[in-house]
Amino acid sequence: MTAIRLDGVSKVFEGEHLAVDELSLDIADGEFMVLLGPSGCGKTTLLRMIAGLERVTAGEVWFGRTNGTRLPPKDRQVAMVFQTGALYPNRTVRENIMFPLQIAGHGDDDASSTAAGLAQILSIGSVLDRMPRTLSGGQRQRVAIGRALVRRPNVFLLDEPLSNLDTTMRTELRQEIGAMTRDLNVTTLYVTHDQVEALTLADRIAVMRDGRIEDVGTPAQVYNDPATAFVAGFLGAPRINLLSATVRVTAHHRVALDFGTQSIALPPPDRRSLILRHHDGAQVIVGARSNAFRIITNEDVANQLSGTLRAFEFHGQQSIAFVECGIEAVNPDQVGQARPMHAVPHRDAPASALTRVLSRIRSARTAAPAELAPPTHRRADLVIELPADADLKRGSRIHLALDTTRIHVFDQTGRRVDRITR
Ligand SMILES: Nc1ncnc2c1ncn2[C@@H]1O[C@H](COP(=O)(O)OP(=O)(O)OP(=O)(O)O)[C@@H](O)[C@H]1O
Repeated sequence: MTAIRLDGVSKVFEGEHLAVDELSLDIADGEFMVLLGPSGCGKTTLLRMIAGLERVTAGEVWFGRTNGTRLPPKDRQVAMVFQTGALYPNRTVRENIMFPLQIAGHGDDDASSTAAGLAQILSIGSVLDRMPRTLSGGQRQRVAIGRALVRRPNVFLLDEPLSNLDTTMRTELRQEIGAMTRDLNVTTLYVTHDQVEALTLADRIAVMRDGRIEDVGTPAQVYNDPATAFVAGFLGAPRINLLSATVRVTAHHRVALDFGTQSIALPPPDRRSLILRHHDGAQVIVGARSNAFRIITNEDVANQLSGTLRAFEFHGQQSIAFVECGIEAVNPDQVGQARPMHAVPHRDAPASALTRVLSRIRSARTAAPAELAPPTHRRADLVIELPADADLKRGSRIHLALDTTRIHVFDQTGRRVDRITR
Protein backbone atom coordinates (compact mmCIF):
# COMPACT_ATOMS: atom_id res chain seq x y z
CA MET A 1 0.00 0.00 0.00
CA THR A 2 1.14 3.46 -0.74
CA ALA A 3 -0.22 6.90 -1.52
CA ILE A 4 0.54 8.44 -4.90
CA ARG A 5 1.13 12.13 -5.51
CA LEU A 6 1.34 13.58 -8.98
CA ASP A 7 2.86 17.01 -8.76
CA GLY A 8 2.57 19.16 -11.90
CA VAL A 9 3.24 16.21 -14.18
CA SER A 10 3.52 16.93 -17.92
CA LYS A 11 4.31 14.78 -20.93
CA VAL A 12 5.39 16.22 -24.24
CA PHE A 13 5.80 13.73 -27.08
CA GLU A 14 8.38 14.51 -29.73
CA GLY A 15 8.94 17.99 -28.34
CA GLU A 16 5.63 19.30 -29.60
CA HIS A 17 2.63 17.26 -28.53
CA LEU A 18 1.39 17.95 -25.03
CA ALA A 19 -0.38 14.76 -23.88
CA VAL A 20 -0.48 15.51 -20.13
CA ASP A 21 -0.47 19.10 -18.99
CA GLU A 22 0.90 19.98 -15.54
CA LEU A 23 -1.45 17.58 -13.84
CA SER A 24 -1.60 17.29 -10.04
CA LEU A 25 -3.53 14.61 -8.20
CA ASP A 26 -3.34 12.93 -4.80
CA ILE A 27 -4.42 9.33 -4.48
CA ALA A 28 -4.74 8.12 -0.92
CA ASP A 29 -3.25 4.93 0.45
CA GLY A 30 -5.60 2.08 -0.50
CA GLU A 31 -7.88 4.32 -2.55
CA PHE A 32 -9.57 3.18 -5.77
CA MET A 33 -9.22 6.13 -8.15
CA VAL A 34 -10.72 6.03 -11.63
CA LEU A 35 -9.31 8.18 -14.43
CA LEU A 36 -12.24 8.85 -16.73
CA GLY A 37 -12.12 10.69 -20.02
CA PRO A 38 -12.57 10.51 -23.76
CA SER A 39 -10.14 8.84 -26.10
CA GLY A 40 -6.86 10.71 -26.44
CA CYS A 41 -7.17 12.82 -23.27
CA GLY A 42 -3.94 11.38 -21.81
CA LYS A 43 -5.16 8.66 -19.44
CA THR A 44 -2.84 5.90 -20.65
CA THR A 45 0.11 8.25 -20.84
CA LEU A 46 -0.44 9.24 -17.22
CA LEU A 47 -0.67 5.62 -16.12
CA ARG A 48 2.50 4.73 -18.03
CA MET A 49 4.36 7.59 -16.35
CA ILE A 50 3.33 6.26 -12.94
CA ALA A 51 4.51 2.78 -13.95
CA GLY A 52 7.82 4.21 -15.20
CA LEU A 53 7.15 3.05 -18.77
CA GLU A 54 7.07 6.62 -20.04
CA ARG A 55 9.53 9.33 -19.06
CA VAL A 56 8.01 12.32 -17.27
CA THR A 57 8.76 15.54 -19.20
CA ALA A 58 8.16 17.79 -16.20
CA GLY A 59 6.83 17.44 -12.66
CA GLU A 60 7.18 14.70 -10.08
CA VAL A 61 5.63 11.34 -9.23
CA TRP A 62 5.72 10.43 -5.53
CA PHE A 63 5.06 7.04 -3.94
CA GLY A 64 4.47 7.78 -0.28
CA ARG A 65 7.57 9.68 0.79
CA THR A 66 9.69 8.46 -2.10
CA ASN A 67 10.23 10.62 -5.13
CA GLY A 68 9.72 7.98 -7.82
CA THR A 69 9.99 10.26 -10.84
CA ARG A 70 13.22 8.68 -12.07
CA LEU A 71 12.92 5.24 -10.48
CA PRO A 72 13.14 2.33 -12.94
CA PRO A 73 9.84 0.42 -13.30
CA LYS A 74 11.07 -2.62 -11.36
CA ASP A 75 11.78 -0.51 -8.26
CA ARG A 76 8.32 1.07 -8.10
CA GLN A 77 6.33 -1.84 -6.61
CA VAL A 78 3.74 -1.14 -9.29
CA ALA A 79 1.77 -3.74 -11.28
CA MET A 80 -0.12 -2.94 -14.46
CA VAL A 81 -2.83 -4.70 -16.46
CA PHE A 82 -3.54 -3.61 -20.02
CA GLN A 83 -6.60 -3.84 -22.29
CA THR A 84 -5.56 -7.28 -23.40
CA GLY A 85 -3.44 -8.80 -20.71
CA ALA A 86 -0.54 -10.36 -22.61
CA LEU A 87 0.13 -13.87 -21.26
CA TYR A 88 2.98 -16.26 -21.96
CA PRO A 89 1.36 -18.47 -24.62
CA ASN A 90 3.48 -21.51 -23.84
CA ARG A 91 2.82 -21.56 -20.10
CA THR A 92 -0.26 -22.79 -18.30
CA VAL A 93 -2.47 -20.48 -16.25
CA ARG A 94 -0.70 -21.62 -13.09
CA GLU A 95 2.74 -21.04 -14.61
CA ASN A 96 1.70 -17.61 -15.86
CA ILE A 97 0.53 -16.51 -12.43
CA MET A 98 3.46 -17.99 -10.51
CA PHE A 99 6.12 -16.65 -12.88
CA PRO A 100 6.65 -13.26 -11.15
CA LEU A 101 7.16 -15.09 -7.84
CA GLN A 102 9.74 -17.45 -9.36
CA ILE A 103 11.61 -14.46 -10.81
CA ALA A 104 11.62 -13.00 -7.30
CA GLY A 105 13.24 -16.17 -5.97
CA HIS A 106 10.26 -18.00 -4.41
CA GLY A 107 10.40 -21.80 -4.46
CA ASP A 108 8.20 -23.62 -6.99
CA ASP A 109 5.88 -25.17 -4.39
CA ASP A 110 5.34 -21.91 -2.62
CA ALA A 111 4.75 -20.04 -5.92
CA SER A 112 2.39 -22.74 -7.18
CA SER A 113 0.21 -22.74 -4.07
CA THR A 114 0.08 -18.93 -3.98
CA ALA A 115 -0.96 -18.95 -7.66
CA ALA A 116 -3.65 -21.54 -6.94
CA GLY A 117 -5.02 -19.48 -4.02
CA LEU A 118 -5.21 -16.36 -6.14
CA ALA A 119 -6.81 -18.30 -9.00
CA GLN A 120 -9.57 -19.41 -6.61
CA ILE A 121 -10.30 -15.79 -5.67
CA LEU A 122 -10.36 -14.90 -9.37
CA SER A 123 -12.71 -17.80 -10.22
CA ILE A 124 -10.19 -19.45 -12.53
CA GLY A 125 -9.25 -22.27 -10.16
CA SER A 126 -10.69 -24.83 -12.55
CA VAL A 127 -8.54 -23.78 -15.49
CA LEU A 128 -5.19 -23.67 -13.69
CA ASP A 129 -3.58 -26.26 -15.92
CA ARG A 130 -4.94 -25.00 -19.23
CA MET A 131 -3.03 -23.02 -21.86
CA PRO A 132 -4.01 -19.36 -22.50
CA ARG A 133 -5.27 -20.07 -26.03
CA THR A 134 -8.02 -22.31 -24.62
CA LEU A 135 -9.42 -19.56 -22.35
CA SER A 136 -12.20 -17.03 -22.90
CA GLY A 137 -11.30 -13.32 -23.03
CA GLY A 138 -12.61 -12.86 -19.49
CA GLN A 139 -10.57 -15.77 -18.16
CA ARG A 140 -7.44 -14.42 -19.84
CA GLN A 141 -7.97 -11.03 -18.19
CA ARG A 142 -8.36 -12.77 -14.83
CA VAL A 143 -5.04 -14.54 -15.36
CA ALA A 144 -3.42 -11.21 -16.24
CA ILE A 145 -4.85 -9.69 -13.06
CA GLY A 146 -3.65 -12.65 -11.01
CA ARG A 147 -0.16 -12.35 -12.44
CA ALA A 148 -0.12 -8.62 -11.70
CA LEU A 149 -1.29 -9.05 -8.11
CA VAL A 150 0.63 -12.17 -7.12
CA ARG A 151 3.59 -10.18 -5.81
CA ARG A 152 1.34 -7.94 -3.75
CA PRO A 153 2.23 -4.64 -5.43
CA ASN A 154 1.89 -1.34 -3.58
CA VAL A 155 0.14 0.20 -6.56
CA PHE A 156 -2.16 -1.49 -9.05
CA LEU A 157 -2.72 0.18 -12.43
CA LEU A 158 -5.42 -1.02 -14.82
CA ASP A 159 -5.79 0.36 -18.34
CA GLU A 160 -9.29 -0.37 -19.68
CA PRO A 161 -9.07 -4.01 -18.56
CA LEU A 162 -12.68 -4.78 -19.47
CA SER A 163 -12.95 -3.12 -22.86
CA ASN A 164 -12.56 -6.31 -24.88
CA LEU A 165 -15.14 -8.31 -22.93
CA ASP A 166 -18.84 -8.80 -23.54
CA THR A 167 -21.37 -7.04 -21.31
CA THR A 168 -22.06 -9.92 -18.93
CA MET A 169 -18.40 -10.71 -18.45
CA ARG A 170 -17.65 -7.03 -17.99
CA THR A 171 -20.18 -6.63 -15.19
CA GLU A 172 -18.98 -9.78 -13.44
CA LEU A 173 -15.28 -8.98 -13.62
CA ARG A 174 -15.89 -5.33 -12.74
CA GLN A 175 -17.47 -6.38 -9.47
CA GLU A 176 -14.67 -8.80 -8.74
CA ILE A 177 -11.97 -6.23 -9.43
CA GLY A 178 -13.71 -3.84 -7.03
CA ALA A 179 -14.05 -6.46 -4.30
CA MET A 180 -10.54 -7.83 -4.72
CA THR A 181 -8.66 -4.53 -4.71
CA ARG A 182 -10.56 -3.51 -1.59
CA ASP A 183 -9.79 -6.81 0.11
CA LEU A 184 -6.11 -6.44 -0.74
CA ASN A 185 -6.26 -2.77 0.20
CA VAL A 186 -4.01 -1.92 -2.72
CA THR A 187 -3.88 1.65 -4.06
CA THR A 188 -5.54 1.36 -7.45
CA LEU A 189 -5.66 3.63 -10.47
CA TYR A 190 -8.12 2.45 -13.09
CA VAL A 191 -8.38 3.99 -16.55
CA THR A 192 -11.61 3.91 -18.50
CA HIS A 193 -13.79 5.93 -20.83
CA ASP A 194 -16.85 4.05 -19.57
CA GLN A 195 -18.85 6.10 -17.11
CA VAL A 196 -20.64 3.06 -15.67
CA GLU A 197 -17.31 1.50 -14.70
CA ALA A 198 -16.22 4.78 -13.19
CA LEU A 199 -19.39 5.40 -11.21
CA THR A 200 -19.66 1.84 -9.91
CA LEU A 201 -16.02 1.16 -9.04
CA ALA A 202 -14.45 4.37 -7.86
CA ASP A 203 -13.86 5.78 -4.42
CA ARG A 204 -13.11 8.93 -6.39
CA ILE A 205 -13.20 9.79 -10.08
CA ALA A 206 -10.82 12.19 -11.82
CA VAL A 207 -12.38 13.36 -15.08
CA MET A 208 -9.71 14.17 -17.68
CA ARG A 209 -9.88 16.25 -20.81
CA ASP A 210 -7.05 17.45 -23.04
CA GLY A 211 -4.33 16.30 -20.64
CA ARG A 212 -5.84 17.98 -17.59
CA ILE A 213 -8.21 17.09 -14.79
CA GLU A 214 -11.51 18.97 -15.04
CA ASP A 215 -13.02 17.57 -11.86
CA VAL A 216 -12.21 15.15 -9.09
CA GLY A 217 -14.52 13.82 -6.42
CA THR A 218 -16.66 10.90 -5.31
CA PRO A 219 -18.95 9.47 -7.98
CA ALA A 220 -21.91 11.28 -6.37
CA GLN A 221 -20.00 14.57 -6.26
CA VAL A 222 -18.93 14.59 -9.90
CA TYR A 223 -22.35 13.38 -11.04
CA ASN A 224 -24.52 15.66 -8.93
CA ASP A 225 -22.24 18.66 -8.62
CA PRO A 226 -20.01 18.70 -11.74
CA ALA A 227 -17.32 21.38 -12.00
CA THR A 228 -17.77 21.93 -15.73
CA ALA A 229 -20.31 21.45 -18.52
CA PHE A 230 -17.98 18.88 -20.09
CA VAL A 231 -18.02 16.77 -16.90
CA ALA A 232 -21.80 17.13 -16.66
CA GLY A 233 -22.06 15.95 -20.26
CA PHE A 234 -19.63 13.06 -19.86
CA LEU A 235 -21.48 11.48 -16.94
CA GLY A 236 -25.05 10.32 -17.21
CA ALA A 237 -27.22 8.66 -19.83
CA PRO A 238 -29.15 10.16 -21.48
CA ARG A 239 -26.68 13.05 -21.61
CA ILE A 240 -27.54 16.15 -19.65
CA ASN A 241 -29.51 18.87 -21.47
CA LEU A 242 -27.32 21.96 -21.85
CA LEU A 243 -29.45 24.96 -22.71
CA SER A 244 -28.35 28.40 -23.73
CA ALA A 245 -29.83 31.12 -21.49
CA THR A 246 -29.44 34.70 -20.28
CA VAL A 247 -29.48 35.59 -16.59
CA ARG A 248 -32.15 38.22 -15.81
CA VAL A 249 -32.51 39.89 -12.45
CA THR A 250 -36.14 40.83 -12.03
CA ALA A 251 -38.10 42.72 -9.35
CA HIS A 252 -37.15 41.99 -5.73
CA HIS A 253 -33.77 40.68 -6.88
CA ARG A 254 -35.29 37.50 -8.22
CA VAL A 255 -33.22 35.63 -10.73
CA ALA A 256 -34.70 34.23 -13.92
CA LEU A 257 -33.06 32.17 -16.64
CA ASP A 258 -34.29 33.41 -19.98
CA PHE A 259 -34.23 30.80 -22.75
CA GLY A 260 -35.41 33.21 -25.45
CA THR A 261 -39.03 32.29 -25.92
CA GLN A 262 -39.48 30.84 -22.42
CA SER A 263 -37.99 31.40 -19.01
CA ILE A 264 -37.65 29.85 -15.58
CA ALA A 265 -37.37 31.74 -12.27
CA LEU A 266 -35.31 30.52 -9.35
CA PRO A 267 -37.47 30.40 -6.22
CA PRO A 268 -36.33 32.97 -3.60
CA PRO A 269 -35.03 30.42 -1.07
CA ASP A 270 -32.55 29.13 -3.66
CA ARG A 271 -29.23 30.40 -2.32
CA ARG A 272 -27.73 30.38 -5.80
CA SER A 273 -29.78 33.50 -6.55
CA LEU A 274 -27.31 35.39 -4.35
CA ILE A 275 -24.51 34.41 -6.72
CA LEU A 276 -26.39 34.65 -10.01
CA ARG A 277 -27.68 38.12 -9.12
CA HIS A 278 -24.21 39.39 -9.97
CA HIS A 279 -24.45 37.96 -13.49
CA ASP A 280 -27.40 40.02 -14.74
CA GLY A 281 -27.43 39.94 -18.55
CA ALA A 282 -24.73 37.23 -18.77
CA GLN A 283 -25.00 34.46 -21.33
CA VAL A 284 -24.91 31.15 -19.50
CA ILE A 285 -25.45 27.47 -20.11
CA VAL A 286 -28.07 25.73 -17.97
CA GLY A 287 -27.55 22.03 -17.34
CA ALA A 288 -30.64 19.95 -16.56
CA ARG A 289 -30.59 16.17 -16.51
CA SER A 290 -33.43 14.35 -18.19
CA ASN A 291 -34.95 13.33 -14.85
CA ALA A 292 -35.14 16.94 -13.59
CA PHE A 293 -38.24 17.40 -15.77
CA ARG A 294 -41.74 16.23 -15.00
CA ILE A 295 -44.72 16.32 -17.31
CA ILE A 296 -47.57 18.44 -15.96
CA THR A 297 -51.08 18.89 -17.21
CA ASN A 298 -51.80 22.27 -15.70
CA GLU A 299 -50.65 24.95 -18.12
CA ASP A 300 -50.88 27.64 -15.46
CA VAL A 301 -48.09 26.30 -13.28
CA ALA A 302 -45.22 28.76 -13.05
CA ASN A 303 -41.74 27.64 -14.05
CA GLN A 304 -42.64 25.39 -16.88
CA LEU A 305 -41.24 24.83 -20.33
CA SER A 306 -43.58 23.86 -23.13
CA GLY A 307 -42.93 22.08 -26.36
CA THR A 308 -44.00 19.53 -28.89
CA LEU A 309 -43.29 15.86 -28.43
CA ARG A 310 -41.20 14.98 -31.46
CA ALA A 311 -40.21 11.41 -30.66
CA PHE A 312 -40.63 8.83 -27.97
CA GLU A 313 -38.48 5.78 -27.24
CA PHE A 314 -39.34 2.78 -25.08
CA HIS A 315 -36.31 1.70 -23.02
CA GLY A 316 -37.84 -1.04 -20.90
CA GLN A 317 -37.90 0.43 -17.40
CA GLN A 318 -38.50 3.95 -18.69
CA SER A 319 -39.18 5.91 -21.83
CA ILE A 320 -37.17 8.75 -23.27
CA ALA A 321 -39.02 11.64 -24.86
CA PHE A 322 -37.59 14.24 -27.24
CA VAL A 323 -39.38 17.55 -26.88
CA GLU A 324 -38.96 20.40 -29.32
CA CYS A 325 -39.05 23.58 -27.19
CA GLY A 326 -37.31 26.01 -29.52
CA ILE A 327 -34.43 26.45 -27.06
CA GLU A 328 -30.79 26.58 -28.17
CA ALA A 329 -28.91 23.49 -26.97
CA VAL A 330 -25.15 23.33 -26.50
CA ASN A 331 -22.86 20.40 -27.25
CA PRO A 332 -21.01 19.43 -24.02
CA ASP A 333 -18.01 18.15 -25.97
CA GLN A 334 -17.42 21.53 -27.49
CA VAL A 335 -17.93 23.86 -24.52
CA GLY A 336 -14.63 25.44 -23.51
CA GLN A 337 -12.70 23.17 -25.82
CA ALA A 338 -9.09 24.19 -26.10
CA ARG A 339 -7.25 24.22 -29.39
CA PRO A 340 -5.16 21.19 -30.39
CA MET A 341 -2.25 20.64 -28.04
CA HIS A 342 0.54 21.34 -30.50
CA ALA A 343 3.22 23.93 -30.80
CA VAL A 344 5.74 24.72 -33.51
CA PRO A 345 7.67 21.45 -34.06
CA HIS A 346 10.65 21.30 -31.75
CA ARG A 347 12.37 17.95 -31.51
CA ASP A 348 14.35 16.68 -28.53
CA ALA A 349 14.08 19.81 -26.49
CA PRO A 350 16.96 20.03 -24.00
CA ALA A 351 15.92 20.20 -20.35
CA SER A 352 16.80 23.87 -20.14
CA ALA A 353 14.31 24.63 -22.92
CA LEU A 354 11.55 22.57 -21.34
CA THR A 355 9.73 25.37 -19.62
CA ARG A 356 9.76 27.38 -22.83
CA VAL A 357 8.39 24.45 -24.83
CA LEU A 358 5.61 23.86 -22.32
CA SER A 359 4.63 27.49 -22.18
CA ARG A 360 4.69 27.77 -25.97
CA ILE A 361 2.40 24.74 -26.35
CA ARG A 362 0.17 26.06 -23.61
CA SER A 363 -0.11 29.53 -25.06
CA ALA A 364 -1.04 27.96 -28.39
CA ARG A 365 -3.89 26.04 -26.78
CA THR A 366 -4.91 28.22 -23.83
CA ALA A 367 -6.33 30.88 -26.05
CA ALA A 368 -8.12 33.95 -24.73
CA PRO A 369 -11.80 33.17 -24.05
CA ALA A 370 -12.82 34.84 -27.30
CA GLU A 371 -10.53 32.49 -29.21
CA LEU A 372 -11.84 29.34 -27.59
CA ALA A 373 -14.01 27.28 -29.84
CA PRO A 374 -17.45 28.73 -29.12
CA PRO A 375 -20.02 26.29 -27.83
CA THR A 376 -21.94 25.05 -30.84
CA HIS A 377 -25.54 26.07 -30.52
CA ARG A 378 -28.29 24.31 -32.31
CA ARG A 379 -31.99 24.10 -31.87
CA ALA A 380 -32.49 20.69 -30.42
CA ASP A 381 -34.84 18.63 -28.40
CA LEU A 382 -35.03 18.51 -24.66
CA VAL A 383 -34.41 14.92 -23.66
CA ILE A 384 -36.55 13.83 -20.73
CA GLU A 385 -37.21 10.59 -18.88
CA LEU A 386 -40.73 9.35 -18.39
CA PRO A 387 -42.36 6.28 -16.89
CA ALA A 388 -42.30 3.40 -19.37
CA ASP A 389 -46.09 3.39 -19.57
CA ALA A 390 -46.48 7.15 -20.18
CA ASP A 391 -49.32 7.59 -22.62
CA LEU A 392 -48.20 10.28 -25.04
CA LYS A 393 -48.75 11.00 -28.69
CA ARG A 394 -46.13 12.23 -31.09
CA GLY A 395 -46.83 15.79 -32.14
CA SER A 396 -48.80 16.61 -28.96
CA ARG A 397 -48.13 19.76 -26.94
CA ILE A 398 -46.63 19.02 -23.54
CA HIS A 399 -45.73 21.07 -20.50
CA LEU A 400 -42.71 20.35 -18.33
CA ALA A 401 -42.05 21.41 -14.77
CA LEU A 402 -38.35 21.81 -14.12
CA ASP A 403 -36.95 21.05 -10.67
CA THR A 404 -34.67 24.08 -10.35
CA THR A 405 -32.85 22.60 -7.37
CA ARG A 406 -31.34 20.10 -9.82
CA ILE A 407 -30.05 22.47 -12.47
CA HIS A 408 -26.47 23.71 -12.84
CA VAL A 409 -25.43 27.01 -14.36
CA PHE A 410 -22.18 27.28 -16.36
CA ASP A 411 -20.50 30.24 -18.00
CA GLN A 412 -19.71 30.28 -21.72
CA THR A 413 -16.41 28.48 -21.14
CA GLY A 414 -18.26 25.69 -19.33
CA ARG A 415 -17.25 26.52 -15.74
CA ARG A 416 -19.87 26.46 -13.00
CA VAL A 417 -21.03 29.89 -11.86
CA ASP A 418 -23.64 28.78 -9.31
CA ARG A 419 -21.52 26.55 -7.11
CA ILE A 420 -22.07 26.74 -3.37
CA THR A 421 -20.68 23.43 -2.21
CA ARG A 422 -17.25 21.79 -2.77
N1 LIG B 1 4.27 7.59 -28.23
C1 LIG B 1 3.53 8.65 -28.59
N2 LIG B 1 3.99 9.56 -29.47
C2 LIG B 1 3.28 10.64 -29.82
N3 LIG B 1 2.04 10.92 -29.33
C3 LIG B 1 1.52 10.05 -28.46
C4 LIG B 1 2.23 8.87 -28.04
N4 LIG B 1 1.45 8.20 -27.14
C5 LIG B 1 0.32 8.92 -27.03
N5 LIG B 1 0.35 10.01 -27.81
C6 LIG B 1 -0.69 11.04 -27.93
O1 LIG B 1 -0.95 11.56 -26.65
C7 LIG B 1 -2.34 11.79 -26.47
C8 LIG B 1 -2.83 11.04 -25.26
O2 LIG B 1 -2.79 9.65 -25.57
P1 LIG B 1 -3.26 8.54 -24.53
O3 LIG B 1 -3.08 7.21 -25.15
O4 LIG B 1 -2.59 8.79 -23.23
O5 LIG B 1 -4.80 8.88 -24.40
P2 LIG B 1 -5.97 8.02 -23.74
O6 LIG B 1 -6.81 8.99 -22.99
O7 LIG B 1 -5.40 6.89 -22.97
O8 LIG B 1 -6.73 7.50 -25.02
P3 LIG B 1 -7.46 6.06 -25.27
O9 LIG B 1 -8.65 6.03 -24.35
O10 LIG B 1 -7.85 6.14 -26.72
O11 LIG B 1 -6.46 5.00 -24.98
C9 LIG B 1 -3.01 11.38 -27.77
O12 LIG B 1 -3.24 12.52 -28.55
C10 LIG B 1 -2.01 10.46 -28.41
O13 LIG B 1 -2.10 10.51 -29.81
